[in-house]
Amino acid sequence: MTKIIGLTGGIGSGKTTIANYFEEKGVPVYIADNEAKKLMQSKLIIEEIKSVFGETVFESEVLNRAKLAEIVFGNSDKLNQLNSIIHPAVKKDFEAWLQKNKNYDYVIYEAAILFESGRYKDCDIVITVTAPEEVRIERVIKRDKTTKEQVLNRMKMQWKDEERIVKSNYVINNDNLKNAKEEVVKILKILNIKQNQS
Ligand SMILES: CC(C)(COP(=O)(O)OP(=O)(O)OC[C@H]1O[C@@H](n2cnc3c(N)ncnc32)[C@H](O)[C@@H]1O)[C@@H](O)C(=O)NCCC(=O)NCCS
Ligand SMILES: Nc1ncnc2c1ncn2[C@@H]1O[C@H](COP(=O)(O)OP(=O)(O)OP(=O)(O)O)[C@@H](O)[C@H]1O
Repeated sequence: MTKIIGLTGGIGSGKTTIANYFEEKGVPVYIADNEAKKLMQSKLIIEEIKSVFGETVFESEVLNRAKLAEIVFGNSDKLNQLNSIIHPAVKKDFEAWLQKNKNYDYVIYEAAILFESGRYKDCDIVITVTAPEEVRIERVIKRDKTTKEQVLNRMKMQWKDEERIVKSNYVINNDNLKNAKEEVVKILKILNIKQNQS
C-alpha cells in the first residue's frame, strides 16, 4: 500500500520548496494550500463561505483572499469556521489524488497545519521543515509583499517548531537550501526510495 509522508512546517519554513525537490526526485507531491485554492473556486464552497462570511469578502464572485485572511487570522473562531468548510473538501480531493497515485510506494502530503488539523494521523511518516522564526518572517514579507504583523498573525494560529519536532519522524533544517536538499537525499536513501537522476 502507498505510504503517505506528511511534510509540514510553519509559514515560510520552506516546505513547498522542499516538497518541490522531493517531486524533482520522483515522489508525487500534493500541496494542500494549492489544491485548497482551486477547490475554493467551486460553487458549493463559494456559497458556504458566503453564508458564513457574507458577500463582502467577494468582489464580482471572486474571493478577496486578503480580506478573508484579515478576518480569520485575527480570530481563531472564524478561522475554525473557515477550516471546517475547506478541510473536508481537501481531504476528499486528496483521497481521490491518492487513488491515482496508488502505484507509488510513497507520496507526499504537504500542509502547514498538518498537526493542527489532525491530518498527521493519516500519515505513515511525518517530516517537519524548520528555519528560525526571524528568517521565516523575512522570507514571507519578501515573497508576499506583506507586513511583519500579518505574518505574526498567521504564526499565532500555528504550532511552534518545538511542538512539531517532537511529533515528527524527521526534521529538515532549511536555514540553508543546499544542506536541506542533502537532508532530503538522506531521507530518500533511508526510506529506500529510488531517486530520479537530477
Ligand atoms: C485565508 C486564506 C483565504 C488566505 O489566503 P492566502 O492566499 O493569503 O494564503 P495561502 O492560502 O496561500 O496560505 C499561505 C500560508 O498561510 C498559512 N495558513 C493558511 N491557512 C491556514 C490555516 N487555516 N491555519 C493556519 N495557517 C494557515 C500557511 O502557512 C500557508 O502556507 C487561505 O489561507 C485559506 O483559505 N485558509 C483556510 C484553509 C486552509 O487551511 N488552507 C490550507 C491548506 S488546507
Ligand atoms: N533555504 C532557503 N533559503 C532562502 N530562501 C528560501 C529557502 N527556502 C525557501 N526560500 C524562499 O522562502 C520563501 C518561502 O518558502 P516556501 O514558499 O517554500 O515556504 P512555505 O513553508 O511553503 O510557506 P507557506 O507556509 O507560506 O506556504 C520562498 O520565497 C522561497 O523561495
